Amino acid sequence: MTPQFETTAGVAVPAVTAEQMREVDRVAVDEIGLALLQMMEHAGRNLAEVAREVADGGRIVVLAGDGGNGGGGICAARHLANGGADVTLVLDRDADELTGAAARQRRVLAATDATIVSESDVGNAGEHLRDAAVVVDALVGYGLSGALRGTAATLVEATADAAHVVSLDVPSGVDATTGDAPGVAVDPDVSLTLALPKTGLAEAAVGDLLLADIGIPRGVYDTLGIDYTDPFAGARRVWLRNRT
Ligand SMILES: NC(=O)C1=CN([C@@H]2O[C@H](COP(=O)(O)OP(=O)(O)OC[C@H]3O[C@@H](n4cnc5c(N)ncnc54)[C@H](O)[C@@H]3O)[C@@H](O)[C@H]2O)[C@H](O)CC1
Ligand SMILES: [K+]
Repeated sequence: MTPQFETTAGVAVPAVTAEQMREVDRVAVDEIGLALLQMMEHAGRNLAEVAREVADGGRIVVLAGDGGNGGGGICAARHLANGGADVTLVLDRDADELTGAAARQRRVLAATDATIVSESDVGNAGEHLRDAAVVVDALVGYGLSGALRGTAATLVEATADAAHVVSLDVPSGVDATTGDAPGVAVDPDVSLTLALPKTGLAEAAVGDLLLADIGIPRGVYDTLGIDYTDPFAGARRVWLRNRT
């Protein structure tokens, strides 16, 4: 049976597989006209607010990859820097290798005071994370393919010693659909998942689970036959718990 979550107010929230979530994104963009950057801005803003609360004035390190997950993390770094936080972005590749929305977010971030560390300057990953009050994990989301490799894997290993970790959408290294980790994976204090919880979040170690509103209108869910009741009631994010 498909796992279900519920909000603390008792509103049922269906979980979706990575494939279903990709369809939600596709319908939102191709059929409804919502831009990826619009959704990402809400993801990044929500993530920045959560990181800021957890960091309580301390240093924040954002780990980011090249996909939609990384783009949300880089966007969060901008909101954090705009708000005066001491924030360092650590990329799992060189900045000039970023593409699409992640590259765009990185370009905008360059206009803030945030420190940006590229893959070739990472060196000892643990050094960057050592004094962090919170590490934001935005390396890989539902786009995980096989066991984590390369610098992403090294950075994930370094999060084991972090004071607090907040994961965006899905802990990096965890399969969003099954909850299995084929290799190393982040073990976060909090996971902030986007729009709808992913089925794997009911199985994996995800910490406390938050659901963020990224502005998807219900017509997208209706188009796909997803039984959806608005869980937010005007809030930007809500806590979820397992229902089944
Ligand atoms: N409606 C929504 O939920 C929205 C979600 N967003 C975020 O976008 C990601 C999904 O984005 P996508 O680009 O499809 O994939 P990812 O970013 O998760 O991953 C691609 C990224 O990861 C690297 N990678 C994949 N597997 C591995 C591996 N085994 N080892 C190392 N690296 C790996 C790959 O190279 C790419 O760089 C979703 O989770 C949300 O966070 C949107 O931002 C808004 C709408
Ligand atoms: K992640």
